[in-house]
Amino acid sequence: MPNSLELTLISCSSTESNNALPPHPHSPGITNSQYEEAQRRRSAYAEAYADMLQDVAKCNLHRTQRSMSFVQTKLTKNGCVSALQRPEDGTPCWLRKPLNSQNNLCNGRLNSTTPGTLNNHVLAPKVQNNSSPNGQKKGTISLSHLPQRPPVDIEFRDISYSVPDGHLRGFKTILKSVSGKFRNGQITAIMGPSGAGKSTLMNILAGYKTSQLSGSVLINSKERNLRRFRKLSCYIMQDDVLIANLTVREAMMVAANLKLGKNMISYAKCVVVEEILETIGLKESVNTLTCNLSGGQRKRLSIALELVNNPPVMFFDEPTSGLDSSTCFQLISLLKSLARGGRTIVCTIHQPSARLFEKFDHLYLLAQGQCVYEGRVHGLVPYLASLGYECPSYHNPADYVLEVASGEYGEAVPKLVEAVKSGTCKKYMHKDYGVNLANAKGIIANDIIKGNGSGTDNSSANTAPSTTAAATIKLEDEKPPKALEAIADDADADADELTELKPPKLEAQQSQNSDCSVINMPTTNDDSCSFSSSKGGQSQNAVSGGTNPVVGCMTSLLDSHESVVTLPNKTGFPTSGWTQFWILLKRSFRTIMRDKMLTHMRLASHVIVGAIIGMIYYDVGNEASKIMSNAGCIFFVSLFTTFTAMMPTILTFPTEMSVFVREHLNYWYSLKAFYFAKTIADIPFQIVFSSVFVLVVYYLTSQPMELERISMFVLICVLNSLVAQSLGLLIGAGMNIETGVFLGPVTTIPTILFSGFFVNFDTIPAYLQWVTYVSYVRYGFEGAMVSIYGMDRAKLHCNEIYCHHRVPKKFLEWMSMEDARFWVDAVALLGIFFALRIIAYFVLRWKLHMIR
Ligand SMILES: Nc1ncnc2c1ncn2[C@@H]1O[C@H](COP(=O)(O)OP(=O)(O)OP(=O)(O)O)[C@@H](O)[C@H]1O
Repeated sequence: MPNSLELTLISCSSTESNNALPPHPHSPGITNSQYEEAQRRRSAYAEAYADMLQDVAKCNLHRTQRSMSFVQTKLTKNGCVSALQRPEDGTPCWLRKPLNSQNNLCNGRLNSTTPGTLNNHVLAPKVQNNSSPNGQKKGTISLSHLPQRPPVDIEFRDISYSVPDGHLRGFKTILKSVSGKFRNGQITAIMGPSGAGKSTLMNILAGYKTSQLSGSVLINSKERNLRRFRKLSCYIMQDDVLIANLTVREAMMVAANLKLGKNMISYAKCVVVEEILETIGLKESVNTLTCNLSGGQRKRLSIALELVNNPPVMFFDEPTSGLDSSTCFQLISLLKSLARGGRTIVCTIHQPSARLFEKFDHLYLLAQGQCVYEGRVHGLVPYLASLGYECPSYHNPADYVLEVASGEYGEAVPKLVEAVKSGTCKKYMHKDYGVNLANAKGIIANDIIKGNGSGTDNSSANTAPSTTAAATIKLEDEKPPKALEAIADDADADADELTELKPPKLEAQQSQNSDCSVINMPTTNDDSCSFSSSKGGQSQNAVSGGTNPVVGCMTSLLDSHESVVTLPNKTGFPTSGWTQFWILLKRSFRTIMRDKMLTHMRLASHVIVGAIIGMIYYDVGNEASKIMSNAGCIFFVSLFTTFTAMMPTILTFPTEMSVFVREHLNYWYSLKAFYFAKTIADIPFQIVFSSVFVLVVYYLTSQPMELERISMFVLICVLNSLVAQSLGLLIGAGMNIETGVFLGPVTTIPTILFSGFFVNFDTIPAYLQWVTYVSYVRYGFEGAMVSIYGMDRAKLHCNEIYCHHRVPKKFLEWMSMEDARFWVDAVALLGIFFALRIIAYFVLRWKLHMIR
């Protein structure tokens, strides 16, 4: 145990939120019951503290963290929370020890630590409530271990976007001076007919499109700094490609390791991951490979991966596409819960059902690149009615408005655009604007809206923005699979509840006398975290009979010290380049090892094809009468290593690219780290496969059993395969699979033709001979021939009456390879290898640039 640990007991009280010690039993004015209570607390405190110290000694705290000083410890009924201070710079780190050891998370280890800081992110403790009013066990799960991030409002003004219009040499304007505001705590739908510009607008707001753009985007009323903003936001694309051969937990841990940085100990990351998976309903699938997840689960995992660093802004492109209605509803309910946590959730959505539609708080409607409505979802029908477009009863307003915007009821767009410009829809933007009000005035003609608890949304939607309060996600019997159903079922109730809630004032307070960031723990019934989440304003403490004072500390996105405008401006990925490289390398190794198609089948095919070639050319290696067959065998070896290295890369890299683009644009890691990891992870496998193949052939065909020749032959074939793999990488980086599959063989065939096997170098016309110098197959084949027949090899055995090519040197002359030098061929292949890898890197960079 480190000697440097000092403990300052600042607070042990579970009933006081200040930092006082519990009353001493012999203090004047202390009653017996107070005395007993104090004793109880003291022993609980001592126990918790002893356990915690053990944790420090035992658990996987890093060396630096072991040498930190305890500066503050607080005992709550949830557990003991201690602030540690790094000796070097005094920055804070939290350690949490729950009193309740049932709180086992992460492979059965005690949830004993709470992470430290990440860019001043402080993790709030997780709090749970296990009882419901009727005494049923009901878990309350909130995303409270996530790093704190600041809430963000996005405002855009006069955004216009044009693209070059194909061959017409003109420009096509996709967005025409659109303005709007998406607030934190709300879930916003961007809707409109196909081609209206929804994805374009979202790409611009997410910072994915930055060129040919005019207008401004403001973040919390300040001009957007794109780099800072990208660190605060994530974009979850429609076709979310996940790495196939990782389990859900592994994928999450990679995300946590990359996004939470080294300031957080691995155990704390584990806690964060477990909490998110539990909350998002993937707890039962933690060990499932991502390729085996259902569509809805994949979507949830995509969200979970991005939630790890708690981005205050989340963009979703068509999150419901490809999902059944029930899963859509659960998903949107989940997004709504996330919005209630203070996040700004923006989704493009095509044609939601009425039930789904009314889950959104805010609607931004586009048609022909112009805004035709912005305001509350419940304001849409009265807004349309006020312009003479009465939504028929029993008609889905979402369908109706798309019909209107598509011109099915006449030329409506100019009228709607005019109405927006003249401020007609401003009144529907007001947070208090809702269907109850509208119904009362008899404005809404739509029965779907009237019927279904629509007043709830009205109320809830803007509770969060001001408070950054999160709707607690309730899980019946704490069964994760029920999570989303519970969310869905509770969503309306939550909304109701939130109307009656006083905003919790959860503040991350800066301790005045230390650098430790301290969160006001929910230690008492009247603590700021302990607010009602039940109907009628009853506190959960009250309804649970006071036995469990812990209430869902519902905020998952707290005001943090991190300011949107003061975030560091440097490229600043959460982890260093080396860490990124290392994590990605391990991930690549793991996925390659598990890939049945890429690894197992490839290895098997190398062995089997090697054996077949060995059988066909059996024992020809030292036979002069079969010297041409042997040359054919050597040529085929070069060819096989070329194609088996190139084609799998062409086929798989575009998929990896999709994952890379998503993760890179969401600020997980740099292109360099990805590219180096990818390059290095592939090489050992390629070397092993090619070597196995070559050795099998070499042995069966009775090539000279000299170590030098064997090594040279294997080396040149391996280099040849690495070059082919690099070419595959280049093609895969630049093209889609279809084009790559065509282009790969097409670019290789000329190099085969100029390899010197089919046409002697001397026979090739002078003006084409230069091509042989860029033919990597030539270097591979020539080097292999030299390693077999060069270096003054002795005469070959001849089984026939006459063998024309008994002298290997003469044979090389006959093949126009008399001047060939093995090391020249090897160095040439190495040079081409590096050149192709460098070019592929720049192609990737260019592709990334083009995406924006
Ligand atoms: N790079 C481009 N070059 C030419 N036209 C483009 C380009 N990008 C987008 N467009 C055009 O801009 C319009 C809006 O595209 P966008 O993808 O934003 O529409 P959308 O509303 O998301 O459509 P959908 O709902 O069908 O996905 C479309 O007509 C599209 O063809």
